Amino acid sequence: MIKLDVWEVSTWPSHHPTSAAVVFVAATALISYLAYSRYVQEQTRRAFKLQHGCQPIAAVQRDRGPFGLKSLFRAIKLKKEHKILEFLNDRHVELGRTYVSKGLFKTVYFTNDPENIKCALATRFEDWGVQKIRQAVFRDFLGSGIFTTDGTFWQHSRAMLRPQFEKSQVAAIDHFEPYVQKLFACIPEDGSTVDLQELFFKLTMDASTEFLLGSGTDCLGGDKEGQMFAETFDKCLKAGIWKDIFGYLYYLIPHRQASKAIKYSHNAVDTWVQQAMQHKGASAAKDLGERYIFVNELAKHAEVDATRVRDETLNILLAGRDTTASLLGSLWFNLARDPDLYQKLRAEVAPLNGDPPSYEALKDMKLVRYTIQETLRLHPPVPILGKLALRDTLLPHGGGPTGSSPLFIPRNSLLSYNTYSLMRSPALYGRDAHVFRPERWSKEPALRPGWGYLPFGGGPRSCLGQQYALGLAGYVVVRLVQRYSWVKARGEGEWREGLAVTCCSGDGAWVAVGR
Ligand code: HEM
Repeated sequence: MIKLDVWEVSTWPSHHPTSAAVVFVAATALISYLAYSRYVQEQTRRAFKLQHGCQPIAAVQRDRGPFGLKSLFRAIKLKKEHKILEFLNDRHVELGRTYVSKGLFKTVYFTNDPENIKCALATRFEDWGVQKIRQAVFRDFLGSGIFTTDGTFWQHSRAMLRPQFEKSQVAAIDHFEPYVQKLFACIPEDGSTVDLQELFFKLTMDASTEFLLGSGTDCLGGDKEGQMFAETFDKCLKAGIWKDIFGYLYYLIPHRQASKAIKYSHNAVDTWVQQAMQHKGASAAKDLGERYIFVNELAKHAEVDATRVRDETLNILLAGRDTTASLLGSLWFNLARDPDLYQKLRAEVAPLNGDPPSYEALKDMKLVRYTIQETLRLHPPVPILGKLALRDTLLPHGGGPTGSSPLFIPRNSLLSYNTYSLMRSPALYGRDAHVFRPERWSKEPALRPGWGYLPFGGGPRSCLGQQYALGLAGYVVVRLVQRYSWVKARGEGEWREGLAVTCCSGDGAWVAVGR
């Protein structure tokens, strides 16, 4: 009688000759499957390249050295010297508008070509995402919100947040007057030196938290809790930058301070969010004739929970606070070095007789507009952004010996588009592209750079807060120019970058003013 050894069959020990055969067959099947998939992928890619006339990229920049460490050390050195943007711009001059850098772990395509940027931001928008890149850096702090997601989640955020930026909200620029009054109180009028940029960062924190949460911080008034919130917010962003630089190595270095900062920021915002959640299901503020508060309006959406309200609020705070302060800081850095421009601006605001401008009056002030436009061109607060190819795709330029043929981009490649370099292009702005000259916007025929001017991005993901930011910046400029009859730069040297999540003047905006 055959005796079946149940134990032996069910556990199937590895020395059993049949198991080796099974492993062999499985491995062969897997390898064949992978080889076949690879073959199919290659054939599909070849057909795609042929169909679109893609050519190989001419300049291939390889990152030599183990594990990309050379790049890491170079980035740290350039950061210390405030020269990352200059370095990247020089590399475009040397290697062309689009080049590729192949590291051990990632392939990055760098571009400052307007057509390529337009393709990634608009024409082939669906082929590119940001979620994987931004969540790798900011997930702990920002969670899932408009800035850190793609696809349907992002579409929902965008649809939900868009009404918060409609004209009726952004045209109410008289809301900015109390901040300007506090700003005046912080600026010495006896000719002593002050860093206006530092004050702008306080002002935008106060204005943003008021807009988002209803009761804002009072950093300009010296409120300790508000300042603590602002400092902690900066720490959370810095942690993100270290994560970006070090990648997975970040988790090997102690980061307890960063975790504490994130917890503190979350708790602080949650206090407002809990109050806001009581508004769930209520009608919009404008229908109720109530004062508009961002966090309350968000909480009214039935499908949104407290974490989502907090995440979206922090996403907007990140997008809106530093960017506008950086614009103002760089603007006053340049303005303090151009007394002629300052007097022309004084002449433009003179008809207001010292009164605050209305939204319409602000729109008509051409030189104020050109000065802001020129600052955003030369010193964009968001100078570089990254996108990830979600599928095999192409860029219209970058292939072939002259870089004018289409370029195939494999799935999972990174694209780093550099608007700092784009907006300094002599081909678009002339030989003095590197010079701060607001008048360039007034010449006839008018300068129309299209996709060559992108301080607020472009396509479906362009800046939601553009009109709010321009209103606030314009208002602050007009009020300061009205008040002070002169401004003088304090400190030597050219503008240098202060590059973090956004880019401000690395040396602040040290000035003296008088009435
Ligand atoms: C001078 C000031 C500002 C500049 C230069 C600026 C620039 C930008 C840029 C370049 C983007 C596009 C990012 C991308 O392509 O993914 C962006 C997105 C965004 N900005 Fe701004 N921004 C400014 C102010 C503001 C303000 C004040 C707010 C809100 C209060 C704001 C809210 C947003 C939001 C929500 C997004 C994300 C849009 C999306 O992903 O759909 N921004 N901003």
